[in-house]
Amino acid sequence: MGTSGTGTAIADATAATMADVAITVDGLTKRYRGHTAVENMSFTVRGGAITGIFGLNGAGKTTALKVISGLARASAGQVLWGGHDTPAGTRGRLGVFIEPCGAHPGRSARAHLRSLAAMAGLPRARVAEVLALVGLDQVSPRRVGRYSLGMRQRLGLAAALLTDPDILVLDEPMNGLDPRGIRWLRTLLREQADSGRTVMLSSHSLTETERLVDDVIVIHQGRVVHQGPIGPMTDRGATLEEIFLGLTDADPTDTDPTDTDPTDTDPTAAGPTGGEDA
Ligand SMILES: Nc1ncnc2c1ncn2[C@@H]1O[C@H](COP(=O)(O)OP(=O)(O)OP(=O)(O)O)[C@@H](O)[C@H]1O
Repeated sequence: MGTSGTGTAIADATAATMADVAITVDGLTKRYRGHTAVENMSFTVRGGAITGIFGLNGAGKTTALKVISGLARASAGQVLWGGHDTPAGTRGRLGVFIEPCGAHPGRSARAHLRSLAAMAGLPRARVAEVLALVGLDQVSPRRVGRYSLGMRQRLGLAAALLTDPDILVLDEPMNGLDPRGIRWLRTLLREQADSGRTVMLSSHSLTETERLVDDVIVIHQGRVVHQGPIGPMTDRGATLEEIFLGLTDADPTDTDPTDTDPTDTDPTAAGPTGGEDA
């Protein structure tokens, strides 16, 4: 490192900050035939961390995750992937679980994953690996139609993990899992983050996710009402559930009542305008 390095130091710091940010959501808006599901949403997702996105029914979680994953088009705003403005170069790095597993009920889990692996150019051995990873190896020849909800969740996770992605986007991954399954998933996702991968998930299970997430985004009526690390939120003795209920009881255009984090979304930051209704 040079000694005249104010500029270099700033450049290094900027590079480090950019490297830490896996996903940047900037002014994201999604309209469905005039109904605004997500409005001018801005936040960042740290690489190598687990970020939880929370909101009441209809708050816009799934819509936001769909746009972030490239499964739906934004009406306005943009999503940056590690600084890049299209997901094209990073698609192989992205594992998504949003819809219920998507497998035909008459097919076996193994056959379903083998066809996904073939489409992704992956060897069959990878299917065996992910089946073991999600605990479905013993039941993989069974038809998916005979799977329990928890087993279908595990299959959806297996599909998301197939490409060994750097970024996982998971909508309600704990749904249908029993307490042992939830503990298993927490361990799996923590291992993913500890190995440098980025995890973004939505959940209504605030008690279960409080012990899992590093960062929290709370959305209410399509808007971000809080974002920041979980530590300063719960260190004051309140539970995530209590904080969440307080945040989602208010008019979303009000100032964030927890207002302690300088990285909080700037409500004045306008995203690009225009776009089309879906
Ligand atoms: N394809 C669609 N067409 C029209 N409206 C939609 C569509 N998808 C979602 N919406 C609407 O957008 C809003 C946000 O829905 P979204 O599914 O994103 O919420 P959510 O936070 O995931 O809810 P939940 O917790 O109930 O799953 C809702 O009012 C919903 O009715």
